[in-house]
Amino acid sequence: MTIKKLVEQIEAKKSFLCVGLDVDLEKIPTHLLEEEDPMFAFNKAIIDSTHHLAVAYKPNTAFYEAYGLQGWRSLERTIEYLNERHPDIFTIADAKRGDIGNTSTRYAKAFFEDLQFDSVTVAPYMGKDSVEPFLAFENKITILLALTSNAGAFDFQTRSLEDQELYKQVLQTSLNWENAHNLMYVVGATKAEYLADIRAIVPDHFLLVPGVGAQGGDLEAVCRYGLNKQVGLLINSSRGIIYASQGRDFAEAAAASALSLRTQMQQILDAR
Ligand SMILES: O=c1ccn([C@@H]2O[C@H](COP(=O)(O)O)[C@@H](O)[C@H]2O)c(=O)[nH]1
Repeated sequence: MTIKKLVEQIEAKKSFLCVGLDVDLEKIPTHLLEEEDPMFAFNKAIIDSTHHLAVAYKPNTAFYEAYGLQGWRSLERTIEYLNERHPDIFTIADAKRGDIGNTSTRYAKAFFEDLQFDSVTVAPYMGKDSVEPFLAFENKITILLALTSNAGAFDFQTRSLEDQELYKQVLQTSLNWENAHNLMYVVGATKAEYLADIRAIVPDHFLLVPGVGAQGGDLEAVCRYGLNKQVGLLINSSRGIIYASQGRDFAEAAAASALSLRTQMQQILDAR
């Protein structure tokens, strides 16, 4: 999917919501455990009840890898379902990959060609030659971890190296890499106070922003400096939506939680 199509979706739905599909068999309603593929059954119900409110879905691959081959099959079914039913929706494999060049190429093939995701999250730590193999895929997006939502982000990312914080160097340096137009960046919603500085370096790129809901990030604070002229934000909520209820009404509760975020987004966009 192209960025242009993503922007069209955002305008049509007045939403920049990304629903995180972090499925945990210990948290899903017990009646679903009787299904042949409980993880897929759960995801399908969530997608069916929220697709009109969201422009993106983000399965975090850890939640599938934890269940071995069966989990990977559930991930495969989920992305196939999204691509067949909702080809206009942007898909993110939150896998946080990155390795030496030839290995990165294999990761990129796994997520872009085999699974047919629109994007994958990548760690910048190994540098240019570990990220460019992902960027070489045209119309596929590489989402680079810039300033993450967790407390450990302060261990390295905000530390200065040669008088500039590491996350700023990641942003600035990556703009010089080949096919930098295929980049987005992860910035945690819990780091909203950094967004003015971030936008000064990457005014036009999309930011994937996890951390609203369960991690306490504030949507309005993120939008204050995070929005750009084409919106430029994908706000992710995982647990806050998919586990809004752990009972039989989980899909309806997920829709209500997604609607509440979408309504706030609509108000913010209308007030611009
Ligand atoms: O900085 C980051 C990068 C990735 N994540 C991931 O996003 C979701 C957030 O889930 P919630 O339940 O909405 O807290 C999850 O998959 C994380 O691994 C992040 O939180 N922060």
